Order: sequence, then C-alpha cells, then structure tokens
Amino acid sequence: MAGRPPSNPVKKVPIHLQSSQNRLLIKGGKIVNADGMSDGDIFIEDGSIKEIGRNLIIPGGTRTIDARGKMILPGGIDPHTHLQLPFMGTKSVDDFYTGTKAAIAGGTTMIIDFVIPAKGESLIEAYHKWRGWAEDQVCCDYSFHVAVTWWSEQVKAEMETLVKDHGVNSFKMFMAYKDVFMVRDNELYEIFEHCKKIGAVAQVHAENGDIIAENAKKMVSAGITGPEGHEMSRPEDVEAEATHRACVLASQVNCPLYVVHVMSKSAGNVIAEKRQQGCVVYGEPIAASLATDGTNYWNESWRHAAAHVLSPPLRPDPTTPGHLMDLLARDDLQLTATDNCTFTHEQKKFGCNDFRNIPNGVNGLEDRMSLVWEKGVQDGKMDPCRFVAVTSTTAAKIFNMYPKKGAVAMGSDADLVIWDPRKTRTISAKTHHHATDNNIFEGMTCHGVAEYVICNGRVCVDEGQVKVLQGFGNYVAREPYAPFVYDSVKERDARKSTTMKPVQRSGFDGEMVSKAQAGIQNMKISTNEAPAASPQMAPNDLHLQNNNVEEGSRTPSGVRNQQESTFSIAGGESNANPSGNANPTGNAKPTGNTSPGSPSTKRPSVKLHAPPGGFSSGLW
Ligand SMILES: NC(=O)NCCC(=O)O
Ligand SMILES: [Zn+2]
Repeated sequence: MAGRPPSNPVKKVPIHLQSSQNRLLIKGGKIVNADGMSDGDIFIEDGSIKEIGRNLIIPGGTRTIDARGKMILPGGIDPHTHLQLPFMGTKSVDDFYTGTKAAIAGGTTMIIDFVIPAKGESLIEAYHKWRGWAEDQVCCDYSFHVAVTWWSEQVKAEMETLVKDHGVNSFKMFMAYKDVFMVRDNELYEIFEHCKKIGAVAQVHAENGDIIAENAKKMVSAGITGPEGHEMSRPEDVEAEATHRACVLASQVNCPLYVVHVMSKSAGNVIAEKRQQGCVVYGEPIAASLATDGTNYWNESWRHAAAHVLSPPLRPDPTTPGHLMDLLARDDLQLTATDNCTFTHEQKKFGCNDFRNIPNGVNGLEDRMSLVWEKGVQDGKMDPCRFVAVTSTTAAKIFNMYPKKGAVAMGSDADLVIWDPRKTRTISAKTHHHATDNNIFEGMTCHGVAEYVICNGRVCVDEGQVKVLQGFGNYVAREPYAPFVYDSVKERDARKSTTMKPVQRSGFDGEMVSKAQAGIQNMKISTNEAPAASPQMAPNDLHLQNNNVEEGSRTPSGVRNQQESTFSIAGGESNANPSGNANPTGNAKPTGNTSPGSPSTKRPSVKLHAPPGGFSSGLW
C-alpha cells in the first residue's frame, strides 16, 4: 500500500557513517553469557560477531577497543516500551529517536514496543502506522508486539497475517482500561486459543478493570483526587486477581502466557505458584517495580507523586522491590523490562484535579541495566550470568530472536555492551537522554556503567560518549512457535492427551431413569425447587432459562461428552449438538426427532455455573 514501509526495508546508512566502524576488535574482556563466562577477544565485521578467541588474525585497519577489567555482555533487550504512544489524550514524550537514544546510553540495544490499535481499528493498519513512526527514528533495532483491544473475525484473521507476513509473534491484551482497551474473559479465552493456534505468545496487562473503575469513582467522591488515589483504587489484590485469572484462562487452552509489568509481591507470587503447577507463564517485573515503591504517591509534592503514576501502580509496601528481585533471581520471574512511557510534568498536570486523568507512565529505558545490576548483582542476589539472562537472553528466547540476539556468540548480531561493574553513576533528569523533565530514579547511585555500546557493529557509546545515528536501527521480524516457549507447550499438550481419557466402563450399573420417568419434561426448575440431584450436584449450580430441559449428549459409556457440552465460554449457546438428540448410551433411545424447527432442534439452554464435566446435572 502506498506510503507504507515494506516489512523489512533495507536501511541506507551513508557510507561515511559506517565504513570506519565496519571492523572492530574487542580485546581482553570477560565475556558474560547467560550460561557462563569466558575470556576471549571478539572480532566484529559488518554488524555481526565473526570470531571469538585468542590471537585472532585480524585485517589491517580494524579498530581495537581495550576491554581489560571490563565485562562484555549481550546488549540489553527491553521487551516493553511505549514510545510516542497516543494515550490518555496526549502522547508519550519519548519518541523512537529519544527513546532509543536513551536506551543505548544505558546499554540497551534493542526494544520491543507495542502497537496499540484503538477499538475497531485494523491491527494491520495500526502496525503500519507504528512502523512508519519508528523506521526513520530508531537508533537501535526494534520489533513490535501488537495489542488486541477488540475481538472479531477480522481481528482473528489479521493476527494470522501479522504472524505470517510481518514477523509479529506476540499479542497483548488489556484486562484493565475499561471501555478503552479492555477485553473481557470470554474474549480473552478465545484470543488465547487463537494465539496458541498461530504459535504466538499471549501477553496480558493484568488488572481488574471493572473493579478499578468502581473504586476510582468512590475514591473521587470521597475527595481523594491526588496521585495516592491511583494506587488506592487499584490495590495489589486487583492485580493479583487478574494475574491468577489470566493464568487460569490461558492454562485451559495451554496457551503460553506472559504477564507484563509485575508490580506487586502477590502478583509475583501467583506467577511463581502457577509455574510450579506446570503452567507455561512468564513474569516481567520492570525497572520501576524493582527499584522504587508506591510510598512516593504519598509525597507532599504533587509533581513528585504524579511522576510515579503508572498502571499497575507501584506498591506502598517498601519490601516489594526486594521481593520481586528475589523472585527474579531464582527464576520465579523471568526477565526485566521498563514499560517506558514518559510524560512531562506539563502532561502529568492534566490530572491535577483528578488522578484518573494523570497520564499513566514512567521512565526506565536508560536506567534499567544499571538498576538491575545495583539491586541484583551488587546487592548479591544474582550473578552476572543471571543478570544477562534477565536483561537480554530470556527476552531473545521468549520472543524467538535467540541466538541472533541475546548472546555473545559467533554469528550473533554485534549488539554488545562493554560494562564497567565497578564504576558508578548517579541518575538524574538533568543528565539523562530522555525527552522528559522527570526521572523516578532521581538521585539513585548505581554500580555498572556502559562504557561502550555497540549496535549492529557500530559504536554508539564510545568511552561513555553517546554517538547514536538516527534511523540506524532495523525492524526485527520474529518467527512464531519460539522453541523456548512452545517446547514446554508441546510437552504439556502431550501430557494432557495421555491423562484426559474417559473411564472405560462395561455399562451403567444402576437403574436407568429416563427424563419422562423422572418427570422433568417441561418442568421449570428454580433454585428453590430442584429435583433430586446427584450427590455431587449443588442445586444452585443450575439455572434453567426455559422450560425445556433436554438430554445432554453422552458417550457410549454414559459419561457426559465434554466436547459436546452446552457450556459456552462466550455466554452464547453451544451448537455442538444441534439435533438435540441424546447420544444413545446403549439403553437410552434417541428421540428421532430431527426435523428442522421441531422442538428437539432447539439447543438446550442450560446455563451451568460450573464447567462441563465438573459437576453432573443428574438429569437423565
Ligand atoms: N503502564 C502505564 O502506566 N502506561 C503505559 C500503558 C500500559 O502499559 O498500561
Ligand atoms: Zn505497557
């Protein structure tokens, strides 16, 4: 289509900007990968790592960087950013230029941003719009997740196209932002099912949007209009509940789930617990949740408090960052991001009379690497290899870019950081490279400084000096069915198929009772006048909507056929057994009444409050 960049355009970087930097030798550093450390020199040519070893034979004219006493890490990957996001009546102030410049300054060499279509907007159109914004601005490589903010056959088809033709293998759903981006549980279930079918990773923003909307109204009515009302209206439980719900829904269809911005201890614990139970779920704490806390919302300065407003919010429990770091260190949570979505004080002021209008979002892109080093490695909770895993390698694996990204290895992209673990720096809005005038980590001093940052073989931070090139980054297309994710999914599928078997019985060993005998034809059942129920049935579990109670489909052994259940997650009626015939059990007879329009062509409209197979209705 006219005006759109092709999916993988070739970047034309002027030769004078790249030629002298085509070849690089990094000598004498400690190479750190997620799976181990080694000593070796690294030869880089034309954007990728050509050789690693000692006494390499190098062409003349190669620039040498002395890395003695330093570590050489795979460049950071931030899998969660919102650059120039149109949001809450404004636009996040870091665009794809300043955002990626800040990223590089701190040692991050790739971002994955979110395309967020409005409800009703084509996902593909939105994707092209975001590509257009990014393409000539990005200083480092980038990719896109796409948000599913509404649900229809069109969206379903577009997701497939995005996977097949545009290198998107991850889709995010919002359980919050009611009426704006939020999707409901029945939609989530279907989207998860679809993600699994197309080999994508489903991501969720886990907060209960309905509860938040109600709480926020009450808060404002009670006169709590400042930033503290933001946290009070969306407390920890509201995040943990949605996290749990997302895990339960995804696990029904065995869809891999990725929970973005884990902000609370209880949400983190839910993920840890679900992983222990065998769910394929990944948790992403962010720089903000690992390094600061929600006590800031009670700061007397409105400006200070508002700068910290993001969703889910930071938690007032000051032990939260330490707890999340502990979970991260032991792989109960898997990787870090930032959710970088910056707004200036002028923009934050939109909410000066009502916290609901404070644009949600904070910084993090530039400082994540140093903060995770300080709170993780310097504090003795993780070693440098784990640091590499949680800042780079695991993102590359989950989103299927490994080992091109996320590794210091022969053949990998030359996205590298020469890291000085002893050097310190103090974070400040006065010196950062973001476009915003505030920094939620103001004044924090961290060990770990990116002395050199190399993006695709180009030195973009040189002895601490930032020398980025606008538009230098490339779009990274990602294949579906990431082995790191889908190998576990396949295993679970296989396990399920061996355990999900009906009990083989010789026949029904009690007295069969037809529904006519049971006197339930055209009988109206209310919760007060339920018929004799089977022992496991709770009368309140039945809610009959009309007078026709029809026989459910049974397998030959008499077991309820769960595939033909009348349960519909979408709240509609299932058409699985359109004839309305009872499946003969060997004793029971089919009604034989299949003519269109006859009573038995009507689908039964029994609404169960428990899933099929969970309880027996006892109505035979
Ligand atoms: N997180 C946040 O507060 N802003 C960015 C949008 C989102 O991810 O919810
Ligand atoms: Zn976000």
